Amino acid sequence: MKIAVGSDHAGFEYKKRLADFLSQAGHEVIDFGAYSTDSADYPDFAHPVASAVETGEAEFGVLCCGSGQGVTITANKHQGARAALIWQRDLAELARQHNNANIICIPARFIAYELAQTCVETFLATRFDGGRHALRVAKMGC
Ligand SMILES: O=C(CO)[C@H](O)[C@H](O)[C@H](O)COP(=O)(O)O
Repeated sequence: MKIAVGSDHAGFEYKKRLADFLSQAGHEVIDFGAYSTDSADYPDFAHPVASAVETGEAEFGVLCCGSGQGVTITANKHQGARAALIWQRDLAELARQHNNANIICIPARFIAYELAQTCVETFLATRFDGGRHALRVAKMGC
């Protein structure tokens, strides 16, 4: 799959490790930065990732920042983006099954890297359930 990734400085290390993990798993990773731990503004990276998902350049997005909040709020400004803030495996599963989320947002300062990787793996491996959830997602208007 084509996966767009991005982070600010606070999410940089997790984003880098996740990008390496996803590449090794055979995905095509498009890295929109940041490229260091120098202080940076999360919208500068969340907007390009959400745009890539919006246009179809990428099937899914992975965003990391300190709390996960800034990248989630920013990404959801884009039509076609359904960004979900995830800090547990079950939430990753539900975000796909019930909400057809297409961008996973990780709070890098609040969960261990191993859990972040499990959440991303689960998110990418889980399908949308459709059915009653399809009407609800349609009503979101995105
Ligand atoms: O989006 C955020 C907050 O809403 C993220 O947690 C940022 O990574 C955080 O604000 C960065 O904080 P810093 O003090 O500039 O490192």
